[in-house]
Amino acid sequence: MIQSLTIARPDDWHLHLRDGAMLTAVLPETARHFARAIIMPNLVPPVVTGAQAAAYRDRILAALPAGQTFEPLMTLYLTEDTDPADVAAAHASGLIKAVKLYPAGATTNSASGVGDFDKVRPVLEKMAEIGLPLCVHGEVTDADIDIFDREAVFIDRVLDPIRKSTPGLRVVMEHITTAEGVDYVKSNDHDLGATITTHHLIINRNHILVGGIKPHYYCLPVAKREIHRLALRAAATSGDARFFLGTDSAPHTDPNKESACGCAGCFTATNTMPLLAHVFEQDGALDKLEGFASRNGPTFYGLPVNNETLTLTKHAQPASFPAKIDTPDGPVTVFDPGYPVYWTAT
Ligand SMILES: NC(=O)N[C@@H](CC(=O)O)C(=O)O
Ligand SMILES: [Zn+2]
Ligand SMILES: [Zn+2]
Repeated sequence: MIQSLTIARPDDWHLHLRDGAMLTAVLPETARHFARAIIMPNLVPPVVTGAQAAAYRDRILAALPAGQTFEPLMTLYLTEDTDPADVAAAHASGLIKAVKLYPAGATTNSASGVGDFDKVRPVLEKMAEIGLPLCVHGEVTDADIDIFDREAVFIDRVLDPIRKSTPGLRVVMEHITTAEGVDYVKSNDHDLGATITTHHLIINRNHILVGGIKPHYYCLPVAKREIHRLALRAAATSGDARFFLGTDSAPHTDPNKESACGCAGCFTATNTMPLLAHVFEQDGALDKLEGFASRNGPTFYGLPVNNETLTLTKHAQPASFPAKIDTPDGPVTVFDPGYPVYWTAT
């Protein structure tokens, strides 16, 4: 039995750091284990221009505690008014590594997202030309589409048409939650990858709803049936380089989660790597963890794999993780898988 595993230092290809006091509180949780992360731009107001991304990057680096190293990989929030030239300049300077598409109204802070996809066609064509990836929150927002079907419908109605009409556009399907998402990625050899979160490998929709509603398991896209969780597990642990880790760690304070209208998002930055060691060990795939967390993402983004390492150690006794991270805005509950985890990461 493996008791210790050293892997190239992982990166998080989908992370919410927020801003201000929350940024300062949550950044060390990620920087402790991860070398780099793709930083989501859904601030209020959103990070739309290159200048805004540069300023946000400076705030992130200023919030980094002495002694920690971390490289934020910036993104721009795609709006119907986004200027292709600004996107191209931000990419050429090395500032941004992707552009993020939120369908308007799909998730937290997505009001400035895209409603009319024809309006962003010039940006998408420019991105295809310069090889800049589009990260996609893949859910339709139509009121008549059941929330559990919104990812699968998005693939058919929006994503596949966009990809067919924009040859060469490189796309990351963010936080996939369905077997349809897994199958769509597998059916495409070029220009398509997907991130998978830690929590979607652990919970299905029963965990949210059975025995009382669990607001800290509510995120978007919402966790689906068990067959979908199993499809995600199979994809993540398969070694297929098109699938890589994007935690979607998304802090909201407890009052905002434990509410009559609770916010979507699970905060997993603190214990993601120990949880993944547990998951991959359960599936007899510890040898695939480095690919999923540390190698496949850099390969997709054309970046080097980190030289530093992270060591995962299995203990005889369950590891203890903080239940909450204290922030000046209020406590943020750390994702609890609901079972003991024997792994730690250093
Ligand atoms: N995943 C979530 O449930 N929430 C994210 C937004 C997102 O990634 O869709 C957030 O910003 O809180
Ligand atoms: Zn999202
Ligand atoms: Zn997210």
